[in-house]
Amino acid sequence: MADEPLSQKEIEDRLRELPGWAFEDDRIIRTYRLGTHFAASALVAHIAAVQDELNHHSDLTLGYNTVRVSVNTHSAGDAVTGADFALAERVEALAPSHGAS
Ligand SMILES: C[C@H](O)[C@H](O)[C@H]1CNC2=NC(N)=NC(=O)C2=N1
Repeated sequence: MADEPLSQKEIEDRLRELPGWAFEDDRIIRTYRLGTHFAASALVAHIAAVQDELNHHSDLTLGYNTVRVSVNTHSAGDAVTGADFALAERVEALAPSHGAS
């Protein structure tokens, strides 16, 4: 089920399908770069809407023209689960529409 911690091998295998994402400190993370600060803030708002829809929430860090997404699953003891990858896949799908790279 989605909220079971994934093994290290499962995490590595799934990260191969998500270029730009990495495993760090028991989380999966990616930093996106955008054209402007406002574009970065719009990406944050869009991700926040998806997170409420999924009821799964990353830590989002807004920089000048960057957005850092960092997520694990609190209810699984702060381990990485399928829910984290489901969120990462949704973020990957919407990021290009904001000009994020
Ligand atoms: C009550 C609610 O379902 C929980 O607090 C959800 C909300 N968002 C969450 N987000 C994350 N990243 N991990 C969780 O365990 C989690 N739990």
